[in-house]
Amino acid sequence: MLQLNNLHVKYPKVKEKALSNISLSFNRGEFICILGKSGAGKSTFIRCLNGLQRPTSGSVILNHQNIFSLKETELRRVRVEMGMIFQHFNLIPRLTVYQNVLTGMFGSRTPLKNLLGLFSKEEKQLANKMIESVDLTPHKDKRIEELSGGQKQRVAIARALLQNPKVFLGDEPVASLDPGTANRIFSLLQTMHNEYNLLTIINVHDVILAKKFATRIIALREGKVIFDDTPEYFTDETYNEVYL
Ligand SMILES: Nc1ncnc2c1ncn2[C@@H]1O[C@H](COP(=O)(O)OP(=O)(O)OP(=O)(O)O)[C@@H](O)[C@H]1O
Repeated sequence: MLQLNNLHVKYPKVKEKALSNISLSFNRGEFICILGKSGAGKSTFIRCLNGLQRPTSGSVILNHQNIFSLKETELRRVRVEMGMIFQHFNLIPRLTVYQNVLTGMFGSRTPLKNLLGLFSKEEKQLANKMIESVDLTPHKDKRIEELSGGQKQRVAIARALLQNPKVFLGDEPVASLDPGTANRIFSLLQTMHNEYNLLTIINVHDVILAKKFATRIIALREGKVIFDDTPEYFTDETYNEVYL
């Protein structure tokens, strides 16, 4: 459902390419973890998938369409099919959990409805259901700034899922969390992944988490794919090739 063809990314004034000749295809139901040391190109890679980063050359095909040949309005529509969570959550701190989750619907509504904050009964029910499914109902009316990091990431997950995506992307979503919380967030992501039959692609620094949850691991080094296989083939030797 998602295919990358000969993707190259070169940032201005940087000699080396951030990504070189990436050709990969991904299917619904895959839970993919992207590994690689700092600067390997993981964030650039994830950002290319939903059009946040335009490649220097190559294409990203989602459902038979190259997302980079779309007009901005069409690209926005395609982005609704891709939920994304981030290391620093990207929530609105002064708004409540409920209000933040509702913003997940913005992409599929008219700008006027968004501006006026008009939500139907069904939309409100859906937001409540999503808050319930990430176990945050008791915190629904709290402001984001009153929550822990793990709770904030659960709000971000609920918000991303409310847009009913087919692809779920994560750019280091557990990098600011302690190991126990990170594990619980990955468990939640796995539950949601299975429930909504998503294609999930997540950058992570923690090899143990990747081996525990991924159905496929892709490792980058200096912008190139050096490993692409199931977790059992990610050996100590692979670890050394990726990180040392
Ligand atoms: N906006 C930018 N302008 C210039 N160079 C950039 C930009 N963003 C990333 N780079 C460079 O591109 C390369 C890949 O960066 P990227 O952030 O994709 O790596 P990463 O694997 O996600 O790293 P980290 O794990 O530290 O977040 C690095 O050399 C980085 O310095």
